[in-house]
Amino acid sequence: MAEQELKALRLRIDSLDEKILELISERARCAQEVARVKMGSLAEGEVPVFYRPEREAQVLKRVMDRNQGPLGNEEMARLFREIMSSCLALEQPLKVAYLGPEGTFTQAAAMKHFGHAVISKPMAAIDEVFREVAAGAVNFGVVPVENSTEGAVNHTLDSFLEHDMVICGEVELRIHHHLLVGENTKTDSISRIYSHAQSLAQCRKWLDAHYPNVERVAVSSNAEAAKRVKGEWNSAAIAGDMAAGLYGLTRLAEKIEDRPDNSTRFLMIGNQEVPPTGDDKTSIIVSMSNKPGALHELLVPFHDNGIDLTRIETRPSRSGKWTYVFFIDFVGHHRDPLVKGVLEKISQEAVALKVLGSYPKAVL
Ligand SMILES: C=C(O[C@@H]1C=C(C(=O)O)C=C[C@H]1O)C(=O)O
Repeated sequence: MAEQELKALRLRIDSLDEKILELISERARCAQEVARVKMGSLAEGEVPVFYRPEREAQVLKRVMDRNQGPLGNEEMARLFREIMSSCLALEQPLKVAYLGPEGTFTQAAAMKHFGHAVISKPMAAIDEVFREVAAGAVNFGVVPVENSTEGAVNHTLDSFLEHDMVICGEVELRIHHHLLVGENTKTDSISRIYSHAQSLAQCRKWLDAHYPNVERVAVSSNAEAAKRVKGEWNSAAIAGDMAAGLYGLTRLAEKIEDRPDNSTRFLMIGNQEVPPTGDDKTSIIVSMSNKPGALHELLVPFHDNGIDLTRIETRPSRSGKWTYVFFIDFVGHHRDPLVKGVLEKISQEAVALKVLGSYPKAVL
């Protein structure tokens, strides 16, 4: 009886899959048509822009709004994320540089934001990601900017002072760390634990409780740590799912981060300004002169106009001109009249003001 029922259900699934296949193909043909129209409407010397982050954010939001289950909104959006990624690759495959090596959380963030149909290029350092984008070797770069446990990623903030870059998107990733070993390691004789300094810090309490006397060695990335222990005896790495899978390591302990909500925010950097979607954020760098009340003066226009600040970070200046440098994120787009007014007000008081970009709030 159950056999009969299963057979009937599988026939139904086969027929639905055929319809889905046809619909996805029709969608892909539409994207090809979009590319043709974009190419046909170019002014002389104009470079076509195939990737439209504001449109993609709207597509994903629409899917989430209309979804009625049983799949969750995030799950459904993830599927559409991949469909769009493949459709865009038909127009033009995006080239994306990220903080590598392969298997880093930054690579996972790049895939979460752009989908898997991109040509991705691992870079050895954050600054190299910036340089690769500036040189035009890739369309976009992906870099970590802040972690909910450990705070700002200063290398990224400092790179914004040195390069003219446009932020065109953000993505947040829940960061789960695992304790990983290779096949040669005896679990009771671990003498060294490798990971990135940020990850060691994010798991400090767990390490103090479980491996108080084992040496902790900071390396350039979690993926690098995973790569090392693959061949080494009696050492372990702290890294995430991607690195564990990539290097075929065994999980001795899962989700060992001290805070269960441990998350990292990543930025997409490029050269392309993103039009408003109605649900955007803006990032700016401001330097104020070194006088009492400077920070207060900077914040008052936001307060007076009811603009929601989501983050403020201070960095030491790199030159005499940048006495104090504040990195500020707030809700809104720099083309919104209210935001425009606030920016004009601030620039009257500031030594320098640079809009790093306005971009859709993370959808996924
Ligand atoms: C189809 C377009 O091009 C790209 C592909 C999209 C898609 O598959 O939905 C959306 C935006 C662009 O990144 C478009 O601009 O509408």
